[in-house]
Amino acid sequence: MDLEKVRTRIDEIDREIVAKLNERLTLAGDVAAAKAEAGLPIFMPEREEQIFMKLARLNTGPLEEATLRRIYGEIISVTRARQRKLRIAYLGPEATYTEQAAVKQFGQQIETMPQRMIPDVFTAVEKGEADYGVIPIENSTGGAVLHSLDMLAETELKIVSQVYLPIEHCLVSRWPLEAITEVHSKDQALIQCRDWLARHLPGARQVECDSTAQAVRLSGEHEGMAAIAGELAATRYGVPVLAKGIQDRSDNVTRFLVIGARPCGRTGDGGDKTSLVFSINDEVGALERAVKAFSSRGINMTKIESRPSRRKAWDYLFFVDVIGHWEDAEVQAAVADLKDACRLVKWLGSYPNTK
Ligand SMILES: O=C(O)C(=O)C[C@]1(C(=O)O)C=C[C@@H](O)C=C1
Repeated sequence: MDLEKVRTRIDEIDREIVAKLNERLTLAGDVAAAKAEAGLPIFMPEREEQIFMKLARLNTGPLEEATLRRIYGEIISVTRARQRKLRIAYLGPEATYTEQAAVKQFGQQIETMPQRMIPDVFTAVEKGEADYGVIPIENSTGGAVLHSLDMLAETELKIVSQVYLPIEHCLVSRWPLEAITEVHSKDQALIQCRDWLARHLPGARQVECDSTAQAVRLSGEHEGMAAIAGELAATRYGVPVLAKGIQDRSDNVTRFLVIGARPCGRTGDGGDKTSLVFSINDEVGALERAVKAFSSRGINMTKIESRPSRRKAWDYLFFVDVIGHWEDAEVQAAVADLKDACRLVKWLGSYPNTK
């Protein structure tokens, strides 16, 4: 094979790609003007998911779909930023998994705004200081992030997107493993490493804090402190990694939600998910009727989670995810039935059912 001949062909293709990327980016100006006239937001997750679905259909390989999605994620990030750089609040400080989820969703071309606690993320968006917020909502090993659920029940913001991130935890410390007396981290991270901690640090005190990166930042405060966090946080704050992959399950994944002031439109093609919360009347069969409102129409309920309402003792809220968009006729019909069995029904958002 003549190497120079192949490289000449690659150079031709690169010229075409660069020309097309600039042509695509130039259109961002027109899109921005058209959307401003129509009162539409810069970030439209439903349109982005439609693009990714089209690309997947066009893609005949060898490029893998996940790789194509990552490449186009950055192309779209630049296009959005050409309209205006979005301000993204997230559970900080820098180098948390939530920051990594924000970059996975929005690409690099964003203004990141680390917040100390989950409620601060909601507040930053509610006050208009941030365009969107990113929060952890559940983990495949540890279950729901309860603070996020409670905030979703209270806020007027809507869920507009979801992001899944594989989570690999590390034990980080300035002291050797045998000197560790305290392990600090977010409650969820401690739960996800419960068996490892029981085996390797059975005598160490476990201390919950606001985030994994915060735990790393504090881990030098006194002798014997360690933190559980991602390797990125250890690097960012210059703390040595003592052990990697300490999460109890290798398939450990956290789901994050993007919240914003404006609901997301339909992706279509069955590509939407809807989250809602309801409280049931105190009568026999109320919960069964609530679930049947969906199952009787063949609507797939992918999650149900009960949580104290924090309004009255032993009064529960039920958080539900279903496949479909809130504006779908079938979902609307199910919600109408739901309202017969429930005192409260609140739409939390509809968004692309990305994997
Ligand atoms: O089509 C739009 O609404 C655009 O702003 C363009 C674009 C893109 O790069 O394709 C960018 C941001 C949106 O979230 C959706 C798509």
